[in-house]
Amino acid sequence: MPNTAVEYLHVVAAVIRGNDGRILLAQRPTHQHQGGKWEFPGGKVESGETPLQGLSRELHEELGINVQQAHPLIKVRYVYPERAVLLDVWEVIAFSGVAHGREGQLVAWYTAEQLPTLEFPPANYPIITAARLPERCLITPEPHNTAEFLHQLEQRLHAGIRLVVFRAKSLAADDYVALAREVIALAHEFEAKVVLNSPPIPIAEADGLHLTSSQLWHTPRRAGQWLSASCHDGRELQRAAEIGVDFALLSPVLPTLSHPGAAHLGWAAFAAAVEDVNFPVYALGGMENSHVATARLNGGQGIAAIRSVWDGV
Ligand SMILES: Nc1nc2c([nH]c(=O)n2[C@@H]2O[C@H](COP(=O)(O)OP(=O)(O)OP(=O)(O)O)[C@@H](O)[C@H]2O)c(=O)[nH]1
Ligand SMILES: [Mg+2]
Repeated sequence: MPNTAVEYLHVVAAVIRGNDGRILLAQRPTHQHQGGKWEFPGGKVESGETPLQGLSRELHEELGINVQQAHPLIKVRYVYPERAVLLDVWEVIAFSGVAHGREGQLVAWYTAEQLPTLEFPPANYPIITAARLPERCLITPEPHNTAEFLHQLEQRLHAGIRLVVFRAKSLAADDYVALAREVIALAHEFEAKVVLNSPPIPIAEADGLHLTSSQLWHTPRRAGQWLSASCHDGRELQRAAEIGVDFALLSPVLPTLSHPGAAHLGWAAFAAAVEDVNFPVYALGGMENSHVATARLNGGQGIAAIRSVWDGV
């Protein structure tokens, strides 16, 4: 939860994507705060500027590029001993000009998967996660027929799905493990990630472990893999923050076909809950592909869905 007694310096920074999907980083000059480390280019918002105006100015000053298309990616609050920063991070998907270090700083393009190997300021960990995560997350429907399930999954991967929560409550433990291994192998052919919802045993090849909201209260962290969680309100999101999840799904944001009359959060409550945590959050519940932009405008990483992502890509 943001510390309201602290005054956060508003900093805008950019995950700049080139045509090949790589990300442009700059090295902070040694005399600066957190000098020598890699950064997402950007700087302090000046008074009277909107965040996007500040970002456009900073990227022109530092890199000589003009922002043409950008959208919010994540906000991270971090308290350094000497200052507190609100890192307001945008994804820049179109720009003009050739990026170069106009202030003498080293700049370089890296793939998202290379980012965890580089040294960044300590505030940047959630930004790296957000940069590695796609805007849509597929939660698998119950697998009734294994061959058909894998065929459907392959089609979704061909259509661009890069994050899968494998959930199969109806399977016995052995069957879950066997199918999970096939799901992971298939997804990895597409460089997609698989997080496992309630695996009966740890599976080393998985990319992460996904906790149900009740598991939030007693499950320890598994080193080396992502930890994600399903949350239903701000309190559960706070708990997920306490145990150090890498990302979360927050639901139900909109009414769902499966629970038509049930209470839902709505976008305003989604945005308020997301504002209070420092990790990527997907909107879940009643999501269609067309909601990606709305989710992002409300501070989310994107959307998570079973039906619309499985049936509708
Ligand atoms: N631009 C940028 N700043 C970051 C990142 N991570 C991070 O903790 N910061 C912190 O955000 C603060 C402001 O960034 P900045 O030094 O780029 O600000 P600026 O461009 O206006 O620089 P200036 O003060 O030299 O004019 C610094 O304390 C810096 O350490 C990051 O990835 N990118
Ligand atoms: Mg700067």
